[in-house]
Amino acid sequence: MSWLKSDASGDLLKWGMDTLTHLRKLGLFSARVPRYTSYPTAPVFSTATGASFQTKCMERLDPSEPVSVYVHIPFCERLCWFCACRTQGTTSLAPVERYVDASIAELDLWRDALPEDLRMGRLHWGGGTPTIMTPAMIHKLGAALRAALPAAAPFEFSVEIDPTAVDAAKIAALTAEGMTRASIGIQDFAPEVQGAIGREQSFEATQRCVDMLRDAGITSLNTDLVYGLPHQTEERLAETIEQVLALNADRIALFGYAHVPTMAKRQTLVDETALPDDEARFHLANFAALRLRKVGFEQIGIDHFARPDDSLSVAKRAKKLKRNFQGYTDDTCPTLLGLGASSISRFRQGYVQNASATAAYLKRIDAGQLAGHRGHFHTAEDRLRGRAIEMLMCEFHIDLDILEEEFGAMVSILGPIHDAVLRKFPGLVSLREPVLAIAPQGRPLVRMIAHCYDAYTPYGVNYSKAS
Ligand SMILES: C=Cc1c2[nH]c(c1C)Cc1[nH]c(c(CCC(=O)O)c1C)Cc1[nH]c(c(C)c1CCC(=O)O)Cc1[nH]c(c(C)c1C=C)C2
Ligand SMILES: C[C@H]1O[C@@H](n2cnc3c(N)ncnc32)[C@H](O)[C@@H]1O
Ligand code: MET
Ligand code: SF4
Repeated sequence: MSWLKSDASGDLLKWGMDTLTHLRKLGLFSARVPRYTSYPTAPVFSTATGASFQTKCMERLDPSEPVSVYVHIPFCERLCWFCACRTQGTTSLAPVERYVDASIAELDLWRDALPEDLRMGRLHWGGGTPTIMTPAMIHKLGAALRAALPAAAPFEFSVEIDPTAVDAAKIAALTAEGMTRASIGIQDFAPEVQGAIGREQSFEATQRCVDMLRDAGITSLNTDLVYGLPHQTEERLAETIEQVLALNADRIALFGYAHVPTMAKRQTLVDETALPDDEARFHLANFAALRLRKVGFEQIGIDHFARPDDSLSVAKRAKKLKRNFQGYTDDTCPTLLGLGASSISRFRQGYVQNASATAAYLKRIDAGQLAGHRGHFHTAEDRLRGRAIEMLMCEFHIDLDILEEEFGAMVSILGPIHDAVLRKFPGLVSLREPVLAIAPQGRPLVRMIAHCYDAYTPYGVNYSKAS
């Protein structure tokens, strides 16, 4: 297997065709497996674990440990065809106003269950498009959050921003509410690609948005890009990357396009014949990674890049990188409270997801009930498997010593899985006690390898392709 030695640094661009052939044989281009933003993944959640479990978990929180809060705003002014996020288009602000009021009512329901004096260490507003809110709505929601959960020190507040749906007044409102980090959607700047995903966005408008955010004192700025979009070519992605570099972001997320039209109906608008094929997609990802590393970004996990001084890189070097529903994070807080439709809360005891459809969510809140609708109670084995999967997704290895410190003798139940993984991916995974490691050439397989540790998820059409 000479190709294994072809490039120990993991510069995939230099890989030979035999490597690709090998990865293909192992199933890289056919497997459909989760992206493991949680374990178990949301499709496994059950309605047997809902609001009463949520109440118990909330009541048992330790008030001396600050929590993280995620607020979901499921509205957009435009609906991009490629998007798999839970959101709906609206031309009127009335449903947004109604939703913000419901979220504030949900906070009141939280207060009945949460211990007094609980503080918030992190706040993230995502969506959808949080910047669809007017400054008045931003202040109303911000004030309600602060009243329910005063900010701890340190406090980070990040917001997902659509550069075409924001203005100076909205940024000023967010800054006044304490925003410290921002993430802006770009995806691709090429007009051909933008046309094919129903998302028009000029470089100039994006630059203006970045300038406003920097002027407002934002020091941690993320941009989202996607590879594998229709009509995307290496030349077009190269141009997009140079434009993104000119924006001087601290982080760049480069997600693989997840084409799941059976789940995300709006993706039926995407012309499948224009999608890059498996190999083209693979090369797009590797080409982009190579360029970003060359200009000094550190590669974080499967789809993030960060400047070496950014907190995500710092967390990676300190082996404190974590994975949550937004992707990679430096947030080490064990508790995440999810506010709004479809939001997921993570407790030590397990996960709870709020009612997904906005109408169902509003109905629950109007009836004065917590919105928890489905979830999963964590067994000790779930926690162990989840930690192993998180280590793989964050570090491309499993440190068995660390697992043993946390879980004791139970770690031995993973033994047969390690053996199976070593057999299934020969030469690409090694076990030198105490570390099971994926070789640089095997990294594209990480979701498939993680799947071996997953006791719940069958291969299925509802997941995106492993590559
Ligand atoms: C901002 C939009 C969101 C993205 N992900 C989520 C939101 C709110 C949250 C989310 N994504 C998935 C789940 C299920 C649980 C899990 O798999 O861990 C949740 C709660 C999974 C998922 N995400 C995408 C797809 C196609 C799926 C289904 C299963 C899978 O393929 O793993 C697409 C997708 N959504 C987002 C990204 C970045 C992305 C693809 C890269 C954003
Ligand atoms: C929140 C971020 O999620 C990414 N995103 C949204 N939908 C998809 C998808 N189907 N595939 C990959 N990434 C996606 C976009 O980059 C967006 O900005
Ligand atoms: N909705 C925003 C945008 O597309 C934020 C990223 S997608 C949730 O720009
Ligand atoms: S990419 Fe952002 S703006 Fe576009 S539909 Fe998705 S959430 Fe809305």
